[in-house]
Amino acid sequence: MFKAFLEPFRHPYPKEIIQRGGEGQPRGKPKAKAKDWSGTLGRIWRYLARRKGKLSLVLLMVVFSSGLALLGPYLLGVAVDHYLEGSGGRPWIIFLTGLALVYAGSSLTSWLQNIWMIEIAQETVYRLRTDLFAKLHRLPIPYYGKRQQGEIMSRVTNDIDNVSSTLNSSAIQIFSSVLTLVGTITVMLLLSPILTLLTFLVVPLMALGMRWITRRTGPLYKQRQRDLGNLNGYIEETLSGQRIIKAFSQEERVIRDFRERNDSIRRSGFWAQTISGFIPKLMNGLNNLSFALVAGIGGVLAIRGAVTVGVIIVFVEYARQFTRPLNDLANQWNTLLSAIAGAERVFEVLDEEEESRDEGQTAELEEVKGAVVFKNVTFSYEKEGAAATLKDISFTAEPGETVALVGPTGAGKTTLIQLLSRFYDPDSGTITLDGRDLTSVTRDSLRRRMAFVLQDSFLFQGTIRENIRFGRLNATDAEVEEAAKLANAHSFITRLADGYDKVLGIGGEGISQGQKQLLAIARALLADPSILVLDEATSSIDTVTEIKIQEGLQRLMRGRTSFVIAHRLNTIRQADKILVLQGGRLIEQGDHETLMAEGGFYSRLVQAYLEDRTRDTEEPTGGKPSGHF
Ligand SMILES: Nc1ncnc2c1ncn2[C@@H]1O[C@H](COP(=O)(O)OP(=O)(O)OP(=O)(O)O)[C@@H](O)[C@H]1O
Repeated sequence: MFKAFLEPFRHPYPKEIIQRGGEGQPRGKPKAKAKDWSGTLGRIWRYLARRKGKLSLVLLMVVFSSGLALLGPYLLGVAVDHYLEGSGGRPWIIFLTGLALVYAGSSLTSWLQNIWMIEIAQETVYRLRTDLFAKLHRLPIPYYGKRQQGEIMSRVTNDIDNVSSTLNSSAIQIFSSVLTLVGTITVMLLLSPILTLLTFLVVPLMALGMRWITRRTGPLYKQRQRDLGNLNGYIEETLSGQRIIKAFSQEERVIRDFRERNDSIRRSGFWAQTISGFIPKLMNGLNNLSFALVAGIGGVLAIRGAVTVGVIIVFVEYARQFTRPLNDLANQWNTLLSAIAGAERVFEVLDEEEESRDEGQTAELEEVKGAVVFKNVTFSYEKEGAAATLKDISFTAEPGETVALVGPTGAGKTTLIQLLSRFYDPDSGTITLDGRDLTSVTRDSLRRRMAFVLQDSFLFQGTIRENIRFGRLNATDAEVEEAAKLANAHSFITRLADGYDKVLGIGGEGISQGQKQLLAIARALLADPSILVLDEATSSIDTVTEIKIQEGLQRLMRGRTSFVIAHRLNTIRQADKILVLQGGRLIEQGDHETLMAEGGFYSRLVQAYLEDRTRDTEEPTGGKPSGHF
């Protein structure tokens, strides 16, 4: 029994969180700067203030309902005195009707303030969510490299929800509590300063208790939000990497890791809720104390004729009314803390530096021939201390040429493409397109002239037609089908039960890898780009589909400057220019024949590849996957 009682407390009290103020950084590191609460509240206010008119109405209703709540007990006291004195002038029905009207008015005004506030809150959260989503799409690629998607998701969902529920109820309750409190104190002072003083005796105790509690719960709530974000990140990552987890039989380890993270939330949640659970108990206890003081000492004063019985009744009611808003304030305080923590995390994202908005680079790329020139381009991902990822790269690609990028893993092939698409800008050197520096044209117009067919072509949840049309949103159905025909995708699509209207699942679930590639080619054909980026598939696809993909790609590449991260010797051999990268340097460039004749790194790579293939033919199970460079 005793053990069962202690069971919930076996989660150790997270002292370290309280000590470091919930910042979540390891001990020993300097404390992060104090979070700007007033700034955050100010920003929430700026969102709310867009509905100033409605908000004023709400505030008016709050004033009315708080005033009426004050009037009720006062009328009661007047009625008691009136009848005790036996003057009996006015019939009781007048008092009763008056009281009924006051309470009905109080209910009506608080109902109105509620529904209007919900409307304002929902609109505010709608704006906040829209701003956050739009912002997420304006952030540069490196932002996503450093964070888990689930953690970002948590900000759009959990944190915004927190702000939403607080705005819906707590915000107005806090305002109403403050108003009721000020009104009650004023009327109390006017009626009897002595009894007011008695009622006030409990306030310092309340303040001390509240301080003790919120000092502990504030950091815990913050930590909980952060833990929740981490947990969401972990869930997202492990669900999207399910195949790999299963393939490596890592289910148990993943579940164990999850349990640890989940436990951290349980711990902070348990202690935050348990400690804040003391608030109503504390308030109730102190409320009863003040009630007893007013009734006891007030009774003595009434016997001595210092106050009337009516005043004591008013005070007993007011003593309750006076602690109720304090109680509400205390209860709402925790919700408010949690909402501010949520809002801070949302504003953190909104304050992130965006992919620079092409200031002063208003030039739009219109017609593009496709001459690409890299001149002494150097770039590194990590700006401090690390060696450059690309070093002094110079080459020229004429319009319509096919350029194959070749080199060992980590050589910098993908990075070169990232610079060409301006996901990153070079640290030094220049990249020009048709003679114009890429940094002098807008990213949008550049990317509109480019299309990508990647190994793992990303398809959206939606119909096949919508997925192809993503290449050019105003394309007609006929144009979509024409592109599918050119990409060799039409025949497989028409064999599907719903044809072009087949709905694909998340990430294009429902069709094969090869078919996804064909759709990606159709999408790129529809976009009609001047510059094409292909990341050749390394995985083996059946020969028939493979031939179809190659044909589709040939049609797509015709007349466009194409950069191919190539894995097949055939593709490389046909390229107009081969760029051989090693350790971030462009060590050789030229066509296949020239490079073979030079007898350098490339020729050794081809040699090794051919030997590998011969061995593979002799021992079909060993070595590299055949057919790949
Ligand atoms: N976002 C990043 N932040 C920091 N370093 C990165 C990032 N992306 C890549 N790198 C590093 O830059 C180097 C070049 O990577 P890159 O992806 O360009 O190579 P690659 O030639 O395309 O390799 P692979 O053939 O394996 O795709 C590698 O050392 C890699 O670790």
